[in-house]
Amino acid sequence: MSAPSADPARVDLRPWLGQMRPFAWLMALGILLNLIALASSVGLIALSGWFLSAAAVAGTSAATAATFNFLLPSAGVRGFAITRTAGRYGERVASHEGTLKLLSRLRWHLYRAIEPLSPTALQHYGSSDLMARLTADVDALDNLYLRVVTPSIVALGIIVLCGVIIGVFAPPIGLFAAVALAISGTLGPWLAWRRGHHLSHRWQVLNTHLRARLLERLPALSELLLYERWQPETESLLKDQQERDAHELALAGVWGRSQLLSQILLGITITVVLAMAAWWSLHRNLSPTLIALMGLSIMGAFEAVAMLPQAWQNLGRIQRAAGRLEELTTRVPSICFPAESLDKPNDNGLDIRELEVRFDDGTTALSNFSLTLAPGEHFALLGPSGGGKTTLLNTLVRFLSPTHGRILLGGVSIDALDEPTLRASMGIAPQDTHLFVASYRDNLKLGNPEAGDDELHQLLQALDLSDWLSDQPEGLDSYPDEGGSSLSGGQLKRFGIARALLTHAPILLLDEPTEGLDEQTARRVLSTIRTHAKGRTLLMITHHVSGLDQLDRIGIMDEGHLLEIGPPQQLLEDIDSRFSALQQQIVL
Ligand SMILES: Nc1ncnc2c1ncn2[C@@H]1O[C@H](COP(=O)(O)OP(=O)(O)OP(=O)(O)O)[C@@H](O)[C@H]1O
Repeated sequence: MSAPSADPARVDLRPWLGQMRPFAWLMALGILLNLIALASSVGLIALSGWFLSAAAVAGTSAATAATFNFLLPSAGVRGFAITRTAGRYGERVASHEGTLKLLSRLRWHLYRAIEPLSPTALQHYGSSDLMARLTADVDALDNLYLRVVTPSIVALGIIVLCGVIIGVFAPPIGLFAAVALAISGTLGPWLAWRRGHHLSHRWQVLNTHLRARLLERLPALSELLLYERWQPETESLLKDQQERDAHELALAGVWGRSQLLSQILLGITITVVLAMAAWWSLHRNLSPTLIALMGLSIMGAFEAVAMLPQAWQNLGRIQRAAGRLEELTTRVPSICFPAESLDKPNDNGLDIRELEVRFDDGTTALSNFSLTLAPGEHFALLGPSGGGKTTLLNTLVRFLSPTHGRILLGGVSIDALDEPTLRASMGIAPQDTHLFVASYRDNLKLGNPEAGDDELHQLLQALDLSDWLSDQPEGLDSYPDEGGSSLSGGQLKRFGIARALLTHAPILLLDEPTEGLDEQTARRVLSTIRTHAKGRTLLMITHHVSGLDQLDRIGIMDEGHLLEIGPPQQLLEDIDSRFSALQQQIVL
């Protein structure tokens, strides 16, 4: 479920602007070059206007035509054309370089903030919501420089420049032109912002919701088809899409009207400036050839001013994205690791003392759970579904924090170990094995990059995976389908076990390693695990009873408690034990 997002009106964009600091020079260069390109544009159109008018006036008599200097203005026109093209090119290079650098910094900042949040804390968001934040929201923020900061500064610069160009010849007209341009560029967007920012906020909520729903449903396509739910789901998604599109249409209307208002104001500004210039030319000593220069300067400047509505429109989206990202980056990790281990474990024994784990919704998954595993002991934990076994593994690896009790590894509390030490201490095969988009070799070597091909082949053979491997077109260099969908459940499980066994971790935690395997394969896999776990402490969660007589001890848990513990033979000899009852059920 997605977390509530901050009100966009109250989002402080300054910290995000601060992310641009390392590339401030590049961004300033981009703005400067953009300013040069647009100033050249204004210069080009103004000078051309003046040149044509002046040439026409000069052509009215032979004397003026002979003395008129054609060369200097035409060189100026050519010069502006060159600086405009070069400025535009340089601006694109600098601003894109700056934008890409900013994008990578934003991603780095975000990953750094979410990395300490354990997978259980991130579950709160849901994968599709998290994906939307990491992609669409970061992209939106990335626009802050390119689509908001740059156009705003450049428009301001061009308005001032236009005022100065006109003001040099007639100061009051220059002042009027600058003020009128500023109003033309900002009044419409401001009104649209006031009317449209709630609409824009709602659009973003609907868009995110739609994306999340779509991303959630696509992987479940086969289930939806099999249960004939695809049609109703499609209709419901289409309804959501129509609602979002209706908001988009309304928004487009608001911004369209804002642009129309800006265009009308520009038309009025040009008309008034031309009228003022004509009056100035009649009553003061302003050359009539400058009238066209003034009108055309404003038209040239409007190229920059016309970017403002878009910039304001983007600002709303950016603020909302910033709010959603801020909510993620300011989340305090519930589990913190010390920068350095405060002590070193003496051995690979585990001592779990009076552990209690309670979830936010009040479910108590573990209660007063104590278990001591001697160094090198091989232990299996059995119990009905929902008994708390996986919660125990998640607490051991510190994905969850206990509400009470402690866990000692080799006599040292796991809270006192830094993250690399804790991770290197435990090799884990979780309930679901994830395969990355990488070769099978790289997937296997995740926990031990030093492992050689011979070792991989031997282990895969011992886990009954050599036939499967020989079917792969490029052996270990082959790539799995996304998430490992080209492997059967049992193959995927054994792949996860191989990955854990390849590590040199002194403790192995395996969650249901024989699930989905036939009796014979399960026994073989268990024997391989035992061989590779020699000297290591093994804690294995299982629902399979067969083969457990090879282990040192077993425990049975339910409702968060350890109900029974002992060596398998001893428990089997006790006909009243739960383990004997489980074994009986299998035999019968
Ligand atoms: N994130 C969570 N929020 C709330 N309750 C949870 C959460 N995860 C697990 N639980 C609850 O905690 C209890 C123990 O769950 P856990 O997954 O540890 O059981 P399990 O013994 O591993 O089950 P299984 O054998 O089916 O995997 C269950 O009642 C479960 O519903």
